[in-house]
Amino acid sequence: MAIEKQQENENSGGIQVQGMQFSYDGLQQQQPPLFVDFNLHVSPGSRCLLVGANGSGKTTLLKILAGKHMVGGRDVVRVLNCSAFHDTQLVCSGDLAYLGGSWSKNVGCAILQGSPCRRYTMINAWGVLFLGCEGSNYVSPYQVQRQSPLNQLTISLLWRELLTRISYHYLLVNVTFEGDIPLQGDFSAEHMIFGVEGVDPDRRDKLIDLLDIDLQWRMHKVSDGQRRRVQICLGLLHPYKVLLLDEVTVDLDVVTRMDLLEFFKEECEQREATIVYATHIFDGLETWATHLAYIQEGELRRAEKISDVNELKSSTNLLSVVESWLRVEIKLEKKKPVNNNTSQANPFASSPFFSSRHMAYYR
Ligand SMILES: Nc1ncnc2c1ncn2[C@@H]1O[C@H](COP(=O)(O)OP(=O)(O)OP(=O)(O)O)[C@@H](O)[C@H]1O
Repeated sequence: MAIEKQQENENSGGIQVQGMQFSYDGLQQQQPPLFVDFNLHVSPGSRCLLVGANGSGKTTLLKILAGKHMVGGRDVVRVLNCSAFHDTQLVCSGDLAYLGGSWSKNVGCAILQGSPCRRYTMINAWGVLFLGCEGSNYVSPYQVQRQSPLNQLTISLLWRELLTRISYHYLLVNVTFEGDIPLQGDFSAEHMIFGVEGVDPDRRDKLIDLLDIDLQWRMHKVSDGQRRRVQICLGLLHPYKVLLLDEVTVDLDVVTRMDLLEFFKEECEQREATIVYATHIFDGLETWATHLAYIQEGELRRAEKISDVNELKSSTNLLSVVESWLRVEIKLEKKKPVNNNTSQANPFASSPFFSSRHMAYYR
């Protein structure tokens, strides 16, 4: 997985990130940016594991790839030769799918009719919307308190009965930046799964079988793992081309997890789907992943084919390899000076993990 020039990547159709800068506090820049001149290329058909310590930026990167944050211009974050943020049809069409830890229902992209900033409007308030037909790029707001320039809506359904009639026409929804309203209530798995429109019935049956979902499950009475299975099923109903997974297998039992990983492998091999999977659980992943990307404090430290990872040639245990990388990080972290004393020697200079971010402490 080499980092290549934009021009060379233009036709690859996977994921290309070129010179990305991102800070959670936006233009205020009171904190150092999480990503500075970040580059990544994931080829179509890859199964790329994203590893790194807590807080290293995995979730943020996946959300950026999923078009949830605007970063720079159209050329900075490209997914399937489109801009992840600007080209809303990526998500609306189901080509780009994101499955994360939070229990929110990402119903679709909404574009406010009549807004001067049509393509990038997001409602940051409880609001009642009329959604247009899927793909019609039409939403007319009713009772909106505040608007903010983001393009993709994470829409959590406000009333549980609405879950039983998921339709892109006339839904009452709660819109938030990161809707974390749990998808749990006295409704069945069947209503949720069969409420999603435009789904291939064979694919739906296959997923229900694969995830061993009992359609009669009442969502307020299921276990975390059972609820997670329904969430995964909903997220996979449309045949994505790029799938971003943020540790979604954490609640699954071993059999379901391994079957799901096998399903993902088939999807990559048969349809050339691309998967980026952030995880701290490495069981069975040595032979599953094709590529590995290791992030440390927002910097891409390693990005290579799994078969090229030197440490894995002497040990087949991915867990111990990643553990050793993170232990080096922790050692370096402990050696960090607490103030900007420039007279101190720089302990990072000879380290293979030396970074400009560490250097900042010595300026
Ligand atoms: N909404 C937010 N506002 C401000 N800072 C945030 C926000 N979300 C995350 N961060 C910060 O960004 C950094 C990266 O967080 P992120 O969640 O991407 O890490 P991660 O690698 O996914 O961690 P983990 O393995 O714990 O899930 C962290 O320092 C975190 O504190």
